[in-house]
Amino acid sequence: MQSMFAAGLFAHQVALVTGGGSGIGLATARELTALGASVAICGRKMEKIEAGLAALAADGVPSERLFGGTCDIREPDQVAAFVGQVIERFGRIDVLVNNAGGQFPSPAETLSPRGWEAVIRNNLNGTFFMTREVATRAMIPAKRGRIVNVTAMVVRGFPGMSHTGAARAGVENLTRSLAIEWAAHGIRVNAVAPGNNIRSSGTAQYGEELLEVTRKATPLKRLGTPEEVARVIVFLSSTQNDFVTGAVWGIDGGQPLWGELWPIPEPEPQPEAKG
Ligand SMILES: CCC/C=C/C(=O)SCCNC(=O)CCNC(=O)[C@H](O)C(C)(C)COP(=O)([O-])OP(=O)([O-])OC[C@H]1O[C@@H](n2cnc3c(N)ncnc32)[C@H](O)[C@@H]1OP(=O)([O-])[O-]
Ligand SMILES: NC(=O)C1=CN([C@@H]2O[C@H](COP(=O)(O)OP(=O)(O)OC[C@H]3O[C@@H](n4cnc5c(N)ncnc54)[C@H](OP(=O)(O)O)[C@@H]3O)[C@@H](O)[C@H]2O)C=CC1
Repeated sequence: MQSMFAAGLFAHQVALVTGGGSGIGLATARELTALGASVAICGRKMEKIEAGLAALAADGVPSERLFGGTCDIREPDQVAAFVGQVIERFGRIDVLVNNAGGQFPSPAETLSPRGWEAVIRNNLNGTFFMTREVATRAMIPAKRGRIVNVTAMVVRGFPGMSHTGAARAGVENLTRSLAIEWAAHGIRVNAVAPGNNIRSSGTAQYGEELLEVTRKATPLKRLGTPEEVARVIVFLSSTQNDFVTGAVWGIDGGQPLWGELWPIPEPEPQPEAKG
């Protein structure tokens, strides 16, 4: 696989990629391992992790540089156990990519309290639990680390998926807070915000029709790929970019600058103000 990064850029470094068994997470794990990193991946389903590890092995990554296991990032005990296993296996964690996440479409007025909580827990709480665990156990003691949070393009809100819009905006603010709090520990914290126009295992569940809506809403008039998102994540994971922290990098083909992003009913005209 050809890379835009220098060979061996991540040699002797260890990266933990959540949701690394599929889509953007797997593309990130492939780029990092190709550049010499040892990589640990986790997710809720072991079969997805096994498929991810098999893809990395097929790339030629030796088994001593690979680790994978189940971990639901919403559960602090599972997060603590998995991070412990990674440290035991590799002895350090230099890079954390908080890529795991997701949601489902729902109008806000019919969203159940449990449905709201499920998405907040999956994206905001899970990211915080994993980040603090890795920082306190590996990065703060070592006085070095780079954290990249994968959010979503939410600068225009996320009508039709308000739960994920709120959670991702929370992660973006968390990114800025921790970039400041942990600057003294040598830790850089950034976020990557993909538009809703990346063709991946994740967006496949939304169907071709919706992907075509989002493609048309993209000035570049095409969908992005997991590999294109991965390259931005890897760019922010490298020590070569150690003056970048607290940033949110969009990768969206210019989509936020374009018209309708999500099909919702046209709002009713409102009466004009009297005075
Ligand atoms: C194009 C867009 C751009 C974005 C792209 C991407 O992100 S790509 C990446 C895409 N990848 C992903 O999104 C993958 C990750 N996403 C997921 O695993 C799920 O979306 C999850 C986050 C809800 C966790 O699910 P879980 O089963 O562990 O959930 P739980 O047991 O913790 O809570 C259950 C509560 O949630 C509710 N509820 C759940 N599903 C639906 C639904 N379809 N419909 C309605 N409601 C739903 C359900 O009502 C229940 O509440 P109730 O009925 O008891 O009041
Ligand atoms: N593709 C796109 O256009 C966009 C994607 N994103 C975000 O990018 C990230 C990657 O998405 P993408 O690769 O497209 O989709 P995928 O659905 O393939 O990736 C999501 C990954 O996260 C894992 N995951 C989900 N919830 C949890 C959890 N609670 N604990 C541990 N692992 C979990 C899943 O594995 P498992 O099911 O085994 O748990 C899966 O491997 C997600 O956060 C997504 O929301 C944001 C905007 C747009």
